[in-house]
Amino acid sequence: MNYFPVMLDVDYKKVVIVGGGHVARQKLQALLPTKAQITIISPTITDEIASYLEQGKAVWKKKYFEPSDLDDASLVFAVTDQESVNDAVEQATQHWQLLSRADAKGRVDFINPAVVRRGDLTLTVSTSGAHPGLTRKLKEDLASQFDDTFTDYIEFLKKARREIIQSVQDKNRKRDAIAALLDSELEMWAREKKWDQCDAYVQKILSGVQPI
Ligand SMILES: C[C@@]1(CC(=O)O)C2=NC(=C\c3[nH]c(c(CCC(=O)O)c3CC(=O)O)Cc3[nH]c(c(CC(=O)O)c3CCC(=O)O)/C=C3\N/C(=C\2)[C@@H](CCC(=O)O)[C@]3(C)CC(=O)O)/[C@H]1CCC(=O)O
Ligand SMILES: NC(=O)c1ccc[n+]([C@@H]2O[C@H](COP(=O)([O-])OP(=O)(O)OC[C@H]3O[C@@H](n4cnc5c(N)ncnc54)[C@H](O)[C@@H]3O)[C@@H](O)[C@H]2O)c1
Repeated sequence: MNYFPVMLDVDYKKVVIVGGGHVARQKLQALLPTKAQITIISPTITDEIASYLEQGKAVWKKKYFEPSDLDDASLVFAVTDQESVNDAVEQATQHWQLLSRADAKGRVDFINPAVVRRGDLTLTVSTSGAHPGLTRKLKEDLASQFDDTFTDYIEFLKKARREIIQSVQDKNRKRDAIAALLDSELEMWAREKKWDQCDAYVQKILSGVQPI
């Protein structure tokens, strides 16, 4: 299956998770970095979901699923352990609402990749459903390859690129200056938080001097 990968902005959109088990917890955790308005529909929830509710991360409706639970939802997760309930969720999902079924049956508008976040750097993995266990393994490989130092690095690159865009008018110089930010020594300095060296490098780029 050739899925089309996108990065969705779900801030302030209503997201409904039907089911309150371990898979619901996984989907909830994946949504936490966003500002989605999350509602969980389920007669039971796990302790971990309960602790997220206490922190105000989602709203829980303690009940069995009914079609009206999906009103105004942009994204719908059918993640109960009952195929018939997931079928009922699918039936109730309007054509304009995007549906994900954890049992990978019936209508599948999207599947969920594994995600590694390092600030603005988002690494995702999917096997298109072929083997989710491999997806998880590759996620762990990526997480160790791209450690936490990438959070600072991407933040530095973002600011430096903005600075160049604002202060360099000439198109070619701007392109070259932005490309120069990908220097491997600069990457090392940023990941080691050697900000003085990083800033000096950017200033040299901005003044039109070859940095090294
Ligand atoms: C990435 C991740 C994100 C997330 O869950 O949000 C995710 N599955 C994860 C882990 C995982 N899932 C399962 C195992 C046990 C090993 C195994 O069975 O293989 C493990 C491994 C583990 O937990 O270690 C069981 C499983 N998963 C699906 C089925 C149904 C089926 O295949 O028929 C069954 C059998 C259920 C049963 O036996 O009844 C289906 C889907 N799981 C997907 C996503 C979508 C495709 C992902 C892809 O492209 O590869 C898809 C299609 C739909 C969806 O849920 O979006 C998350 C990574 C965790 C992380 O980030 O660490
Ligand atoms: N995508 C994945 O990563 C993945 C991984 C494992 C399992 N699965 C699939 O997801 C399903 C759920 O797995 P789980 O481990 O979360 O199961 P679980 O048993 O931990 O949780 C199921 C949840 O569904 C709720 N539920 C049952 N009937 C309901 C109803 N009528 N309305 C609302 N909620 C209802 C239960 O109260 C419970 O909270 C599995 O059956 C399997 O098909 C997917």
